[in-house]
Amino acid sequence: MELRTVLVVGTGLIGTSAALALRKRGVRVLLADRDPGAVRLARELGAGEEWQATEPPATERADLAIIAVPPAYVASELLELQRIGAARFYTDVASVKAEPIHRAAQLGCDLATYVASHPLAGREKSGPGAAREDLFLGRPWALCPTEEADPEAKAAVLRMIELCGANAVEVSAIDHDRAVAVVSHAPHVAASAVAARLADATDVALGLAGQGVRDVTRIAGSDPGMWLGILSGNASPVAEVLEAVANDLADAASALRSMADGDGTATGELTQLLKRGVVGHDRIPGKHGGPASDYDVVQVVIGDRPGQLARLFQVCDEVGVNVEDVRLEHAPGLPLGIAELSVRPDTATSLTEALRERGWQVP
Ligand SMILES: NC(=O)c1ccc[n+]([C@@H]2O[C@H](COP(=O)([O-])OP(=O)(O)OC[C@H]3O[C@@H](n4cnc5c(N)ncnc54)[C@H](O)[C@@H]3O)[C@@H](O)[C@H]2O)c1
Ligand SMILES: O=C(O)C(=O)C[C@]1(C(=O)O)C=C[C@@H](O)C=C1
Repeated sequence: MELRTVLVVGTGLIGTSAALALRKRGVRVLLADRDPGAVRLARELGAGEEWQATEPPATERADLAIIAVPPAYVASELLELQRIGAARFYTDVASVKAEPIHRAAQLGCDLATYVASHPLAGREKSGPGAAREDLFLGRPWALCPTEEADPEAKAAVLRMIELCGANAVEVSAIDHDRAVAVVSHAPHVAASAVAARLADATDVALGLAGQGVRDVTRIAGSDPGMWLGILSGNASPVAEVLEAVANDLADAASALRSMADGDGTATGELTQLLKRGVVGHDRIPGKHGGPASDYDVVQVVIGDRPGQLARLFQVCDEVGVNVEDVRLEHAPGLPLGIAELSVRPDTATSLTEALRERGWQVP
């Protein structure tokens, strides 16, 4: 199925990332958002051109419309887009699936042209400025066709997923919601609970923050409004997982209390939890980490002095290495930090050598 023109409604993180990926594959992309600033920024980033909405019949019909707005607005947007005939087929990217589909049916949307979907890729940042063309590379992208869905609509969504470089996973909406409660939604709340302990942590504690706490809490930095919408749209499955997590945590705390009181036998229960954690962790398929899995990461020690990063980038420039992403690990109060430069694998060795020759510490 050929996708020549795609309309993206909601040019935030996910909509703009999809738009950038599709543009790279030669698809014409039209952009719409209720916030004119979000469309402008997406356009300036090269994600496409502004959509000129018209009254029905729409003068130009896209092959596919991607609805990339918060879950609660998906069904009403779908209804309005179908009313004006904005596209031949429609999908959305909301993090919950059963409720938007149910609401779309209630509103009388045409379910034949609509196949709901959800990319399992994202960031803790919102808006078009956080978008990345490679966000979906190698990531799972769920699609949940209903019985009413036209096979052509499914083919259009499969093609979009392929063009974005993701791996399609077909699953029912109910199974999807139960699954993401375990692998995405409950972990998010758990991360928030851990991060909330830092709100009144002492400066000494924060000064000692290493990579562990950063890894466990990264997603807790996400937009609370968006996450309230996601969690409330999948409330029962998430509550069930959190109850199990809460039981494990309560048991761990009680074992530690017993150990503190000198009960040597209490270690067994805690060991069991830690071992179950290893088993669960090892079952996650593929590599962990951000979307830069196609890049090599060159770590460079940098001093806490003005101009260090500029000098580092100067070297990259001199040796003609494009930095695809940069991440700074810097504990407050310490004189050194680590810059992690994501670069194409075929350039990592030459960059490492060039940096070492110029006196940079590359561990
Ligand atoms: N953030 C993630 O990691 C992630 C990952 C996968 C899927 N999702 C899903 O993608 C969707 C978008 O999330 P995001 O992270 O891109 O959010 P975002 O806040 O970056 O972008 C949402 C955009 O939708 C716009 N919008 C809101 N209501 C609208 C409406 N009625 N019509 C038109 N535009 C409207 C907002 O102005 C904003 O620009 C959500 O449904 C979310 O559940 C998010
Ligand atoms: O990595 C992140 O920052 C995410 O927010 C990603 C994540 C996830 O839990 O995997 C979060 C919610 C989305 O619905 C899909 C992906």
